[in-house]
Amino acid sequence: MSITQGDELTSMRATAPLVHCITNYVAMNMAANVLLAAGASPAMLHAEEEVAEFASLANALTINIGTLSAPWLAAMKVAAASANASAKPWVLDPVAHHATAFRRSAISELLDLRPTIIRGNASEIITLSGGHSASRGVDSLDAVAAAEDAAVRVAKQHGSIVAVTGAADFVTDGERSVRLTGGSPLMPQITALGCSLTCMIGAFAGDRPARLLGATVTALACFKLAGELAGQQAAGPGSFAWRFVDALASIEQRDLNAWMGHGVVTL
Ligand SMILES: Nc1ncnc2c1ncn2[C@@H]1O[C@H](COP(=O)(O)OP(=O)(O)OP(=O)(O)O)[C@@H](O)[C@H]1O
Ligand SMILES: Cc1ncsc1CCO
Ligand SMILES: [Mg+2]
Repeated sequence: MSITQGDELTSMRATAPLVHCITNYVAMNMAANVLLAAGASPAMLHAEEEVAEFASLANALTINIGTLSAPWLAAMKVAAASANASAKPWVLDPVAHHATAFRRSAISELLDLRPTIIRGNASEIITLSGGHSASRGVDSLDAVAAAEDAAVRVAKQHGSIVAVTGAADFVTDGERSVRLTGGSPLMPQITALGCSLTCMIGAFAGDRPARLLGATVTALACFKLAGELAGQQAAGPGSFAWRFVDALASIEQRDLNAWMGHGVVTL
C-alpha cells in the first residue's frame, strides 16, 4: 500500500523530529510555534561556535537568509556542511536573495553547499533561475504559474527539490511535479508564514529523508488545509495568525487525506 500524506503526518508526530532552524528574527517565534503545533521539536540556534555540532545531531536543518549578516552567513555555511557530512536533509529559504549584492553573493555560496530542498516565493525562484522580477524585497510580485519552469530548471541545476509557494503551490524534483491549490488569501497578510513553512518542510524531511518529494508535499498540504480552516473563522490577519496555529494542531490523518483528494494535482 502506498504511503499517504496522512500517514506521514502521523509518523512525523510520533517521531517529533528535532529541527535545527537558522531563521530570521521576524520568523523565529512564529516558526517555533508552528512546528510545535504540528508535532515537531524546533530549535532556533545560529552561533557559529555550536551549529556544526547541533546540525549533526538534529533530524534536519533549515537555513533562511531573511535577516542576514556576515556572522550568520558564516554559521549557515558551517551548519550546511555539517548536515551534508552527517547525511541530514537541509532546506534553503532564499528570502529576497535578489535584493542586494550581499544577498546575491551569500545565496550563491549556500547553493554551492547543495541544499536538499529549496522553498521560496515565485519572485525568489524566478530570480534564482536567472530570470527577472519586479520584486524588491521579501514579498513576491509574481504568480507561481510564471515560476514553474524556473523551478524545474533550478531543481535540475542544483539537484534539489524546489517548492514555489503562493496562491497555488508547485513542487518539483526536476522530473515529477505536484500542484496544490487552496489555503486562504489571509496567508500572505501575515509575515513569516513562508519562513515557517520552510521549517515545516524540515520536520517532514527529517522524519522521511528517503521520501523527500512526498515529505515536501505533506508540509505544503498541512499549510493549505490549516489556512483554509483558520480563514473560515478569522476576522482579519491578527486572529488568522493564532487560528492558523490552532488549526495546524487540530489536523488529523483522515482530514489531511480527505483534503488531498481535492487540493492536489499530480502532473
Ligand atoms: N493568495 C494566497 N492564497 C492562498 N494561499 C496563499 C496565498 N499566498 C500565500 N499562500 C500560502 O501561504 C504560505 C506561505 O507562502 P508565501 O509564498 O506567501 O511565502 P513567503 O512569501 O516566503 O512568506 P514570508 O516571506 O512572509 O515568510 C504557503 O502555504 C502558501 O501556499
Ligand atoms: C519582513 C521580513 N524582513 C526580513 S525577513 C522577513 C520575514 C518574511 O520573509
Ligand atoms: Mg519568504
